[in-house]
Amino acid sequence: MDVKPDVFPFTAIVGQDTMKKGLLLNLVDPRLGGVLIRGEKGTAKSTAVRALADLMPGLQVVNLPVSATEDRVVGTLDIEHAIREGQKRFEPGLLAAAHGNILYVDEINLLDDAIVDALLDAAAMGVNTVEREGVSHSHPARFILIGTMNPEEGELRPQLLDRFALSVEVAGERDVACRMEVVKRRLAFDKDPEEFRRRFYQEQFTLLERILQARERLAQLEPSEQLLEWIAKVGIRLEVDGHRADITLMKTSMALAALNERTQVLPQDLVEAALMVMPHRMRKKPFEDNELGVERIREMLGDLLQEASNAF
Ligand SMILES: Nc1ncnc2c1ncn2[C@@H]1O[C@H](COP(=O)(O)OP(=O)(O)OP(=O)(O)O)[C@@H](O)[C@H]1O
Repeated sequence: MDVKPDVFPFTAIVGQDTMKKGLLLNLVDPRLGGVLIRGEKGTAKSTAVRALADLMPGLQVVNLPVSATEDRVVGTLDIEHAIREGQKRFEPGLLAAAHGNILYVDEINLLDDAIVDALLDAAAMGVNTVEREGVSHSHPARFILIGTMNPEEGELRPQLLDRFALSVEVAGERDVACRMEVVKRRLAFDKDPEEFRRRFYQEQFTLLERILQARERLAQLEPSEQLLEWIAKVGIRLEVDGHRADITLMKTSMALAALNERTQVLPQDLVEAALMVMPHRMRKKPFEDNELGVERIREMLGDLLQEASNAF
């Protein structure tokens, strides 16, 4: 493992299991489609993203700040140079730097619409294309997109929400012992990061191994007809628009099974996947927040789950 003494270890993050699971699934399947983390300040969102990159040797986090201009993000074509010299000159932007890495967008809901469009297009196609006055340049831009937002500061447009494979909610711990542990661990880390990292070395190593094995297992997983049928029923039952949700539900369920050291998807994987894939894609009832959405999904999937348990 690379030595990055200033990074808080992933396995030292207290609780926040859904966020951690959503992030790990994107390491198991880097083509899954990213994760949107919604929630309040100071709940280890940025700590977890940096820690995720630290888990995987060679993986970097590229930060896209809210203040970034479109040129900075997509890169620039020097058109004057093209006219003068008859040659393209491209100055790569953040999307180029993000290729093969994690692109982290804090407060994605506050980002300029044009930039969000550009980065979601690149995320979907794995290519960034810049065009200026008839000259164009493309380069590969495959990255794991991780966005964070505080819903109190404004929502993302539904068509942009749908582009994120997963969405997870984070909130501060409500348990006294957990809150104490958060403080204890942070103080210990700040006091002696290297010693703190040594304490978690074995757990980190075990988790990395688990992810690498899950990647191998995932490559052998085939969606069964039964699974496809069940997923189609979930999509209809939850009234999601289009088919992106079904496809993502399938991929997420398979990544979950692989992460859980299985080569077969079980109904419980489907339900767990649905709770991350569906909440941001369902039409909300008035005044309904995401947490209620998750409860509604559980309820709505109850008998389907029963049916699936009998069938599998
Ligand atoms: N569950 C947790 N486990 C360990 N440390 C935590 C946890 N929650 C918060 N912290 C600590 O709280 C501090 C704030 O975390 P972080 O900066 O990651 O928050 P954030 O969610 O990214 O917030 P913001 O939206 O303000 O950037 C860090 O020092 C982090 O280590």
